[in-house]
Amino acid sequence: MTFALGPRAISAGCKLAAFDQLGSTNVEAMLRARGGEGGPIWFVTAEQTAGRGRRQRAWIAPRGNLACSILEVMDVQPAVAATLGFAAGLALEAALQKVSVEAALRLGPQGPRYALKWPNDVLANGKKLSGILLEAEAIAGRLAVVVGIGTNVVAAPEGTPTPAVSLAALGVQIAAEELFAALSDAWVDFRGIWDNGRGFAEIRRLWLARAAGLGEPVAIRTGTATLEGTFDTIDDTGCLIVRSADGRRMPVTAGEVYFGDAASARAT
Ligand SMILES: O=C(O)CCCC[C@@H]1SC[C@@H]2NC(=O)N[C@@H]21
Repeated sequence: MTFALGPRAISAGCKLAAFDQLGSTNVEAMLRARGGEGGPIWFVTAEQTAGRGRRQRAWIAPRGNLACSILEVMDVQPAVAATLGFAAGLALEAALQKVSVEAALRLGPQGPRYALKWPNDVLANGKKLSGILLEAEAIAGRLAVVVGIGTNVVAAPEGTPTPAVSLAALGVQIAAEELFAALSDAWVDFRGIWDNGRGFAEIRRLWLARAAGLGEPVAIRTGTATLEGTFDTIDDTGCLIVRSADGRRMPVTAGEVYFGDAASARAT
């Protein structure tokens, strides 16, 4: 059985390729781009067996969790395309809010609280709920951008660098199909605001309003080095800006982020 989508599960303007089992929706999307697919097209699977995470990690997604990727083919510089990840985080957060209304009313303050973690995670009650992996490749003079989105709907992995959580554990009893339908709607909205990077100022404003750890101590592990300071903001290219104890402004392009007083201990 493939991903069981209802009659109106996908927003107008995007195509859909749904699978029962796939190695990686990101890999499938890029293969199709190399074969001439022009997008936008969603790839979604009921079970992903070789999911890819950031920093060369595996992404574990048992049946019941959401694994999907959107392929967009565009004419922008890779650095601009990288900022699409912030729009993806916003779309996912909006979709999560939509499918959590019942649980939020039932559970009140004990219910799920979502936040965006730089660069591309969604946290729920401080734990990792979703990850986003952006991959881009120049194909026939254009840029094929694949935005892969994974969410722990029914189960979360154990022993991950950042503690993980699932929607089910938070009291949000929904199917991956329902979250995907909300996500594909929200994608159209936030992709529109992003507008090939021209709308990144607005995306940045919306993202900062939902950012985890803003103004708090932060430690960023970049390969072998650890940078420590205060999470100040993100700049107009999407870099995380760390303020050092002596007031220096340090832009970070990549790394693993740890928040709070235990930040430096956990990053070492
Ligand atoms: O490391 C991360 O936080 C990013 C994880 C991204 C996982 C998603 S699941 C759907 C898509 N296909 C993949 O192989 N990876 C992404």
